[in-house]
Amino acid sequence: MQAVVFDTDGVITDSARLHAAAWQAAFDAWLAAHPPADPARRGPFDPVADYARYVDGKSRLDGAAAFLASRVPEPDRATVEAVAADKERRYTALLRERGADAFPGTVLLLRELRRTRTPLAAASASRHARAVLASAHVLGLFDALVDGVESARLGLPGKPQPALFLEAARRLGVPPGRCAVVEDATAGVAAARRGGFGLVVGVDRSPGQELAPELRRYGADLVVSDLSALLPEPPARPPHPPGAPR
Ligand SMILES: O=P(O)(O)OC[C@H]1O[C@@H](O)[C@H](O)[C@@H](O)[C@@H]1O
Repeated sequence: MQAVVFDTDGVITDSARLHAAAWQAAFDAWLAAHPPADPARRGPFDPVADYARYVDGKSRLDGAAAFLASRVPEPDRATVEAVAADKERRYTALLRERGADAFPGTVLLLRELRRTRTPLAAASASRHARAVLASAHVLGLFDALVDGVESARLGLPGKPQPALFLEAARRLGVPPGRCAVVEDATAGVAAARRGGFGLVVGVDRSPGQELAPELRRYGADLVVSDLSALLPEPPARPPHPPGAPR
C-alpha cells in the first residue's frame, strides 16, 4: 500500500465513547418521552450493540434516522432533527468536559508512516473531526482531512457509501487499490470495500473482541485491537491507554 486513510473517532482518538454516551442520553430521553407502541421496542439504547449497528461511522442525521427507524415505523424529519440536535448539545458538552486523546498505538503507527513518507489522510463523518484532531495534537500528522463539514460542502453521501474515502485518496493522489483504510465501524469497513480499497484494517477495541467477526463479515482483511500491532517492530511495552493511571 502506498497511502493510508484513517477513520477518526475510535481509530485515531478515543472520542467514540463520547459519541456513544451522547447518543445514549439523547435516544433514551426520546424513548422515555415517546414510548413506541410496540412494547418490544421500548428498551433503552445499547451504547455498544446499538451504537455499532445504527450510528457508528454515519453522519449525525443518518445515525439518528437509522436508530429511530428501528423503534418506530416511519420517524418524521422533525423528530430525527430534534434528536440529532439534542445529541449534538450533549456531545459538545462532553467534549468540553472530558476532551479526547489520541490512542498511543495509533500515534506510534502514524509517526512510523510519516517517517517512511507515506501519504496519510483522516476521514470522518463528524463535523467535529478537525477540532478533535487538533486538540489531541495529531492534526499536523495528516496530509489531508475529509470531515463532516467537507462532505456536506461537497454533497458526499455518508458511509457505507465510499465517497469520503475516495475523496481522501484523491487528495493524497493515490488510487484506492493502492491505499489502505483503517476503520472501527462496520459502515466504514463496508464503504472501504465498496470503494475498491486495497487493504481494509478493522479496529476492535472491545474488551472481548466481540466486534471482530462483524468487521470481518463486512469485509475487513484483518482486525487488530490496537494499531501498534501494525508496527514493523511492536513496542517493547504495550502503549499506555489514554486516561489510565501511569
Ligand atoms: O455529530 P458529528 O460530530 O458531526 O458526528 C457524526 C458521527 O461521527 C462519526 O464519526 C461517529 O462515529 C458517530 O457516532 C457520530 O454520530
